[in-house]
Amino acid sequence: MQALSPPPSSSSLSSSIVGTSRRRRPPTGPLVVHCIHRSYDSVNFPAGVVSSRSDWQSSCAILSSKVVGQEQPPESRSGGDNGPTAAAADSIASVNGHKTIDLDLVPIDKAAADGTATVGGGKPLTITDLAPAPMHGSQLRVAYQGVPGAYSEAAAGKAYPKCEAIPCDQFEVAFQAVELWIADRAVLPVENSLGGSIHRNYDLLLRHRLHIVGEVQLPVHHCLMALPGVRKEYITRVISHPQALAQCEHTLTKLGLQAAREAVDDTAGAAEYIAANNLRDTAAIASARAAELYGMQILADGIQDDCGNVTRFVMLAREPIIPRTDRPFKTSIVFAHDKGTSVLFKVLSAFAFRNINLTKIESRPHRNRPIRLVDDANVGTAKHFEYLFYVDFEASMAEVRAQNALAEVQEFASFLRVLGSYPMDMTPWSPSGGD
Ligand SMILES: O=C(O)C(=O)C[C@]1(C(=O)O)C=C[C@@H](O)C=C1
Repeated sequence: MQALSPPPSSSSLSSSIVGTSRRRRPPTGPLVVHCIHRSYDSVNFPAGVVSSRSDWQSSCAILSSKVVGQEQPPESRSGGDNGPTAAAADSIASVNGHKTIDLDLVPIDKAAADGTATVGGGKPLTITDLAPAPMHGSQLRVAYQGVPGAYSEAAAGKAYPKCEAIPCDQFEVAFQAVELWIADRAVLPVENSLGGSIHRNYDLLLRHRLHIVGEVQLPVHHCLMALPGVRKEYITRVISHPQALAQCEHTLTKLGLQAAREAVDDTAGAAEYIAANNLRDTAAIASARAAELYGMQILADGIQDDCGNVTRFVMLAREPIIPRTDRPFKTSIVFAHDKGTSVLFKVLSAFAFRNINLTKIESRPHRNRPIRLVDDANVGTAKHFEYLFYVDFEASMAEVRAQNALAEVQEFASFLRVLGSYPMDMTPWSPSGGD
């Protein structure tokens, strides 16, 4: 992939430009924030089955409290919410039972497609829109990064079929939309089967205080598209989200396109940008729905390098859900260790001894303490990089074996946070139809 830079923008691709053209949402009600006063002292993880919402929430708070002091000043935390709203309660049911097999796309109205609607419509939220949240109805509101037609919007529709999807111009804004009660959930892509992890989103998970309450795995079927009448030979650049470009790299080469690749914020935004600027030398990689919404013609269908092209999204909420044992659950944690990678195997053996499968391990720089110096008078100073480890494992925090494993991890860890314990996406396999 060549050096990627966003195209000069006069449309909603760039957050600053979007910000100037957006209408602010009028506040119609007070911002409700319940402060939770937590102790920041070290507290032991409780042994035994977590039996109630309050037990589980306090377990999360206890584990979180170890990290708060190190990762974030307490005053910068979001207010938190003590009790679920009616919408949150509704959505617990829908997360726990997300049985949707077909992608149930979120309908958007014409105004949204035209880009004239605001919240819930076509234009993404920007940081300047984040005024205190008005009260809203019982429909679940799900914030995602991108514009209508983005895969994240489809993921929101798969997780919460009747939701109102709220486009945001940045992931950070989607998080804040939930923290400020503008949205009830945020949907966040974390990894793709071809492109790998979306590292920045792991960092955001730690920086914010939201809980993972569900996951969806979305088959991603990419199309190459251009304005009607434009032929492949005229294309000098292909623009899309960097993940989408990476997922189609080999196919683009096979198609014989002599085109530079350029990264933009989201796939559907790429299509919208071409349409808005009448670019006849540029193609986008995006969904068929994006082609339809922005009047693009599909030049090639199913251009992902492998039909097993799946992106995993997590859903985030202000409150954790109560973990259960009556269906497969996954738990996501993040921890750091004083001795870094050298004792990682000991930490991970806490899961192995209990036959708990790990489905994912990711390391990220420990930005608060990036280097550990190990001095040896004879040979000098070793400089080890410090990491945070993100682990997903297949067990519910309602299971004693998972609680015991975490109690053991905590003994080794300098901090440990449970990001969430949530139902696994068990949707039957349906490949995305590439070659
Ligand atoms: O740009 C989009 O449409 C997105 O929803 C983002 C995103 C990603 O971040 O990976 C989601 C799914 C695909 O893997 C490509 C892009």
